Amino acid sequence: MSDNYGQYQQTIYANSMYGSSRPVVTTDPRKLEEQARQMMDARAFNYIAGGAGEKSTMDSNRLAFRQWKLIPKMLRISEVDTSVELFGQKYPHPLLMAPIGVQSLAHADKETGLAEACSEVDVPYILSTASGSSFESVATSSGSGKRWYQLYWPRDNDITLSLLKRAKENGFEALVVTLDTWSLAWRPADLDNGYLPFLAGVGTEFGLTDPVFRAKFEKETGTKAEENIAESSREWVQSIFGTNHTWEDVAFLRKNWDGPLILKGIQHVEDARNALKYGCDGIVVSNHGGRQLDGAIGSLEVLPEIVDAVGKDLTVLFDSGIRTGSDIIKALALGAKAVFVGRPAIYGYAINGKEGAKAVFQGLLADFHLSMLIAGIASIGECRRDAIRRIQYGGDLKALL
Ligand SMILES: Cc1cc2nc3c(=O)[nH]c(=O)nc-3n(C[C@H](O)[C@H](O)[C@H](O)COP(=O)(O)O)c2cc1C
Ligand SMILES: O=C(O)C(=O)c1ccccc1
Repeated sequence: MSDNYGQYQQTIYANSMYGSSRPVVTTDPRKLEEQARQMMDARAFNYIAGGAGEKSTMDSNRLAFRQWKLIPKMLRISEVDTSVELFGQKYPHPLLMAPIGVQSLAHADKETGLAEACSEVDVPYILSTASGSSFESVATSSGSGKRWYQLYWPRDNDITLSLLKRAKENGFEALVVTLDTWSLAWRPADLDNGYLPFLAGVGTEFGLTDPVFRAKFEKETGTKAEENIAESSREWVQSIFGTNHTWEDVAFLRKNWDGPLILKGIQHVEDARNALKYGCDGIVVSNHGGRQLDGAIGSLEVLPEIVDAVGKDLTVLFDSGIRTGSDIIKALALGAKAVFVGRPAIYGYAINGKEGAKAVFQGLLADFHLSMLIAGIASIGECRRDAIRRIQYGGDLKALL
């Protein structure tokens, strides 16, 4: 399937017209969230769909995409090559699953189910530290699929080293260190619902399976982590959030991780330069899907200046607001080498489990493939700034959403 996205829409039409099966998961990116909402527990849905403050940064993410327009070219190509090289490895398309914690909120198969879905559609899976499945089980379900690991960076270096060791041993090839969520933002929907998954013991099993954390906990309290889940979960959360690392500490990660080291949550050119200075291989230009700093600039807005500053030396990746094939082209044209998609995949997973998540990836990849064809862009290398133009709209920008 992965290399046959040109045919994917034909399959959908044929299944509907000659068979009787319509797509279970809507193919319309604007209807996906609502379809998921109808099927989900309200608090879990609000946690996933929610953002910080007034959600103004979520709006800014989408508005930024709306203000860039593609300029198609005709009579040029008949096929596209969507493959891309990242950190010396070839990937079939420039799309990865964003690291998302607490996937049990979407489906009972948790991270292992989504990792399996990703592997089946050749989308690399990035495992979050805020997971309810261990490295070991995700590695098994991901199988020969590509997988990276996202670190919420513990205060304690011994725990960090243990996580890095387990990531390496289990075939997680690249390390994504998320910097923008060291403290959780003001999230009104969850505050009003009185709902934080971690406090309900969701998404902490990952830490509770860590041998170094377990030994420390046992020494401090005289009880095993699993004998006192409430206390050990609280301890784990405190050990990975509210941390006070500095740029100098990045040297510790560099010294102890020999694969690609990528910092996630970069929005400022100065930070992009720091990532280079402290020996990283890549960055993810991201504002956490508008879940952290409300009022922050749209992630796509800062992409060009960051690419101009460090794009020759660092692999610049992008997320926050990717919803369509054209969005992927726009981010690549502005210099990203690949993008992550977050909420849409989780909505598909909530609607129809593994098959639902696969349908979202397949739809997005088919849309990307078709949009490349119709735009006359033959390869990722041809996604350049001359393929797009910024439009200055007057009036009420919100009308564009
Ligand atoms: C429910 C939820 C949980 C998330 N958990 C994490 C996480 O554990 N680690 C992380 O680096 N980013 C996390 N993110 C942020 C995503 O990796 C990504 O930056 C964001 O979802 C991209 O925006 P999009 O949802 O608009 O595609 C989370 C996002 C959501 C929606
Ligand atoms: O909700 C998030 O955005 C996030 O990054 C997170 C943080 C802690 C637990 C689960 C997800």
